[in-house]
Amino acid sequence: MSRIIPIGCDHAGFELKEYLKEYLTEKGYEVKDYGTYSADSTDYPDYAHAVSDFVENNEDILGILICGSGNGISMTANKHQGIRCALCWETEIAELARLHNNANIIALPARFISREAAIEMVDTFFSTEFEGGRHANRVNKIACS
Ligand SMILES: O=C(CO)[C@H](O)[C@H](O)[C@H](O)COP(=O)(O)O
Repeated sequence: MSRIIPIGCDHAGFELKEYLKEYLTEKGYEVKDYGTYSADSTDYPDYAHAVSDFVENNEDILGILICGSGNGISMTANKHQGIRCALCWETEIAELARLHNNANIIALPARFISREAAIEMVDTFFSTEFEGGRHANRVNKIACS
């Protein structure tokens, strides 16, 4: 798994993004911060597209997106052909997103989760491999031609 982590958020996710960035940098990851860079109101698609472009164009990269509910940012990311973005609110969901869905971006709902829960989900997401097997064919069927 890559040590590079692209991360992006809107204003609602700014504080959590800064917290996760510090945590992941301390753990030795190279965090690529695609913004936003303040708590001023802004539009989540701008950051979702930027992170999704990077994940789509680089092999073995997993990314993080954060907004208030996690919905807007994951809806946008999932418009990208090569993205499987999973909205996660508890650790087991984050684990299953990797094991069963081979998700390559985790979307976090900053207004509904604690910092501790976010850390646990991110740790789990980045340390869990896709299980393959029966799930591989299903994941291949997600993409529209
Ligand atoms: O996209 C969202 C909802 O689907 C995010 O939660 C946004 O962060 C939220 O809509 C921002 O709301 P605000 O009232 O402009 O702060």
